[in-house]
Amino acid sequence: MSEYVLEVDGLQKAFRVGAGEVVACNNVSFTIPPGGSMGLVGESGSGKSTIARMLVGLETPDAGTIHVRGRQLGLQERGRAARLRRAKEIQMVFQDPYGSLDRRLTVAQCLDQAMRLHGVSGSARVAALLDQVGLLAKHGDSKPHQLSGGQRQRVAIARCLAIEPSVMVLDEAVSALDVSVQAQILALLNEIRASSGIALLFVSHDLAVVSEVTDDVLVMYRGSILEQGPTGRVLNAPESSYTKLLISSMPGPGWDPADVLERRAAFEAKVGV
Ligand SMILES: Nc1ncnc2c1ncn2[C@@H]1O[C@H](COP(=O)(O)OP(=O)(O)OP(=O)(O)O)[C@@H](O)[C@H]1O
Repeated sequence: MSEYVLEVDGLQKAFRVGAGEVVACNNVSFTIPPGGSMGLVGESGSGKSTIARMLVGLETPDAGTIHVRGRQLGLQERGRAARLRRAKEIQMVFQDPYGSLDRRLTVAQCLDQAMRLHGVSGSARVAALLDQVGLLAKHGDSKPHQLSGGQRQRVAIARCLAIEPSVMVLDEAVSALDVSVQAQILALLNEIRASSGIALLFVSHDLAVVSEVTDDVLVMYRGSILEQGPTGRVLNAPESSYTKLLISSMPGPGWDPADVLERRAAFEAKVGV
């Protein structure tokens, strides 16, 4: 049995664009242990979402393997059964839970449906799931539009937990929330991974958020990993000049967009882009 919940090896994906191609993911490998959390950072277009989408089967890799708890996923398999098998192992939370929740269903119906679809028994678990994500029993009767953004994101997390996956992929899952709600959701995610052993892959452009919820981080640039290591080390003492640029580009006191653009242009001139 593998010591890792998730093992990604040599993942590769290019998209045809006109007559050329964009390499969105170039030989990406990483592992996450039980209860571990990996951050995936990098500027827009660096390939973060492509990796997340390949993990949940929304994109098919050109090459590479993904193992969950030692079992290899069939990356080329298509069809409903294959989709369900993969969803049982890896669940994804999106930035906009409103778009991913069925507006016609109450929260309780949504959780119940997820469990039935994946053959997880017990509609009695609905109350426990609501409690686990910090929602009240009465929220079970609400429809998505009757909830706040933070509450909807809790529902999306509860729906993942209902399926009892091994891995949760969170793609900019707290980016649309205000900072106090962000903090609550991040605390919830840390609680979940500690208590359940679920592995998290946390995709975000926000380095402060990543430092709250991950043990390790991958820094992506144009589809490749430029730096990886413990989050504290990478963010406090980055080795790659791109990571340094990314950190110094984060908005804060004295932030100057013109300066950011200038330093980015200097970086690209140096690496010959
Ligand atoms: N379906 C597609 N067809 C063509 N090109 C694509 C497709 N999906 C992604 N790309 C390209 O692949 C590269 C990586 O995109 P991706 O969305 O993975 O980046 P990202 O780091 O998640 O960006 P963002 O933070 O803006 O979401 C980009 O150059 C993008 O234009």
